Amino acid sequence: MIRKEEPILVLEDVSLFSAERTYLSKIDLKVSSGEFLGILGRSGSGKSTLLRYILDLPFPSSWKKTGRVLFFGKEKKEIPARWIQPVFQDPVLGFNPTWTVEKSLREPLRLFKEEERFASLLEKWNPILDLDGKNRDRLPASFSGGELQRFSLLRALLCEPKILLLDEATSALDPLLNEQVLEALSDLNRKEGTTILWVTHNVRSAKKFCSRTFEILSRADQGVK
Ligand SMILES: Nc1ncnc2c1ncn2[C@@H]1O[C@H](COP(=O)(O)OP(=O)(O)OP(=O)(O)O)[C@@H](O)[C@H]1O
Repeated sequence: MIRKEEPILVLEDVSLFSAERTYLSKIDLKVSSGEFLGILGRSGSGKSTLLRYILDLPFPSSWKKTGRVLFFGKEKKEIPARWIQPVFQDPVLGFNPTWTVEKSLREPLRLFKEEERFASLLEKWNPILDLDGKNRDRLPASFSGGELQRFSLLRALLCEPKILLLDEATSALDPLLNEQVLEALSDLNRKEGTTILWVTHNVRSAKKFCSRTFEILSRADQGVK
């Protein structure tokens, strides 16, 4: 049973290291449901690595992991996949190159047996993320990085996740669209309580949109502001 009063995400003493170096060192973090948490830190400090650790994605086999990650007090594999939606910086990797963009966007809903909701869910997000009807039958390679980033966000949002994990997921958008998307995500966070973890370099935007920031200061030290 999922206990709603549990923090949505807890990291306990998370470390990741190889024989040569440490990538994450003793990270403790508790995220309550409904937070918009900015994850900050200098380039190479381990922000994307932390997100990959949280998502239980593979690392080189010689690396060692210690600590644990809990969603609602449980391991990730015990939580419905659609509740936890990542969006990565490089959207090309997330699209099957032989599928039209529409097929890729429909696929999660097909797996959840909710494909009939595609149009209504799309209507909610399309004014901002703009999957033009004429574009739907095109393959990913025919879109720009910014367009694919929008479609990656759109696909994650169509899943109605409880927690969105964004790794520089708006970085390829022009400044105006970037701001509009963040406003929309902020709205989603405030009105629907969707928890957001946002890896970003943009300290100014993090201060504007996030309810809290977590900074990876160095591999040996980290802190919450
Ligand atoms: N699979 C891997 N093999 C070797 N080194 C890796 C691997 N993944 C990450 N690293 C190293 O771990 C360090 C942290 O990388 P990470 O991408 O997490 O940093 P970041 O804070 O997200 O940086 P940026 O802000 O520049 O995107 C870097 O030095 C990177 O080279």
